[in-house]
Amino acid sequence: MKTELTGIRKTFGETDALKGIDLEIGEGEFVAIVGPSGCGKTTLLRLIAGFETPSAGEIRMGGRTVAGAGIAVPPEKRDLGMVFQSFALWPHMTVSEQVAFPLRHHRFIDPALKHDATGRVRQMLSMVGLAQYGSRMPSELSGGQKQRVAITRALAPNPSLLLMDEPLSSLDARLRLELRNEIQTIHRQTGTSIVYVTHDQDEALAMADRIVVMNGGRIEQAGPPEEIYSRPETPFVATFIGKANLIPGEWRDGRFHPFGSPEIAWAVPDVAPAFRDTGLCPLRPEQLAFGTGEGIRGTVRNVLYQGREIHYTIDVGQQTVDLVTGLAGRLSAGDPVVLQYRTIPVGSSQAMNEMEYR
Ligand SMILES: Nc1ncnc2c1ncn2[C@@H]1O[C@H](COP(=O)(O)OP(=O)(O)OP(=O)(O)O)[C@@H](O)[C@H]1O
Repeated sequence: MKTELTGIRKTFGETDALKGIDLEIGEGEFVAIVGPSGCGKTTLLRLIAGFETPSAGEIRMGGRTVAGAGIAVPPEKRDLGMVFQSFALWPHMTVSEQVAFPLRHHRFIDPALKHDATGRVRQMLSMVGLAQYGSRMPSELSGGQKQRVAITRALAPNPSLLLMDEPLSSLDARLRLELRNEIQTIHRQTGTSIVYVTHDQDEALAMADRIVVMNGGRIEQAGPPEEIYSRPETPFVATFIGKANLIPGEWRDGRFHPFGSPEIAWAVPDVAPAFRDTGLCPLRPEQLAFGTGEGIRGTVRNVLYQGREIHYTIDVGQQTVDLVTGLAGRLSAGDPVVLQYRTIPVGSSQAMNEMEYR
């Protein structure tokens, strides 16, 4: 089912929470919505769900208008499932009863699923590795298991669209990684469209087909993870998704002169106009390397050993620059260095393999 949002605005009193959102979520697509606190992510999700009505604009699902133009279809008639940050399980029901509940009580369920609710519950629980837990109460489950039940419950009625609002943020780091994999597997198996709100950019990069970066009630950039990472369109996107150095300098004849130095000219391809027009060059930490000869002179401020790589912070005049290298030729705080631009595709495996002291 395709979901289309056109010209969506939402005002709460004096607050313009959403200032004109145009977004299409394709059938089976996994869209991650990211952005800083207060940018409107949850409001957008609640509008798609039907808990709020837009102040202007229209939402269409499967070609049918569900919000706007005087229409407000309630959440239970929108063919969608929802999973929130808090597990929101009913304390008095067993795991099986939680998953069976929407199958038995929602009005718009495929009759085949309703007819064999017990079989559907069993199938869904085994998909998330909880086949043996059907008779447990929520209080007898770990956080990860509770969230698996919440996801299973949302998916049991086979909704066309699954809305997830920070579903993993209350879990510890290891469980988050595990459930990330599981959500991706479920997405592949069910083909349900997913809109996934997170403030965790790694989660968005790892899981989504498309990332929508929001800022101040607007979409700042939307695209596949690789595009958002390797070709950010604005300084906000460059620094919000992954680390980026915004190096000041001058663009002349398609080349960048960092810190205005005429003798250093970097041929950095594919930099968006928002940077060129303001004399900036966005460079990921892996796009810089230590070298000899011409380059930016700086001093190592901080060294962070990370197992497979080393993260350096370098003082360059009043600015600090982040750089990541392989393990060879480890430097120490206070060492003088020369920084050079590395002409490798951003974020590529080649970039990671070739990170060596030059
Ligand atoms: N019911 C409401 N009444 C008044 N203002 C609201 C309401 N809901 C949201 N807002 C305001 O709308 C803006 C967007 O809020 P929203 O919760 O959508 O942001 P968010 O991006 O989800 O933030 P977070 O990451 O902190 O959850 C904020 O300024 C918020 O204070």
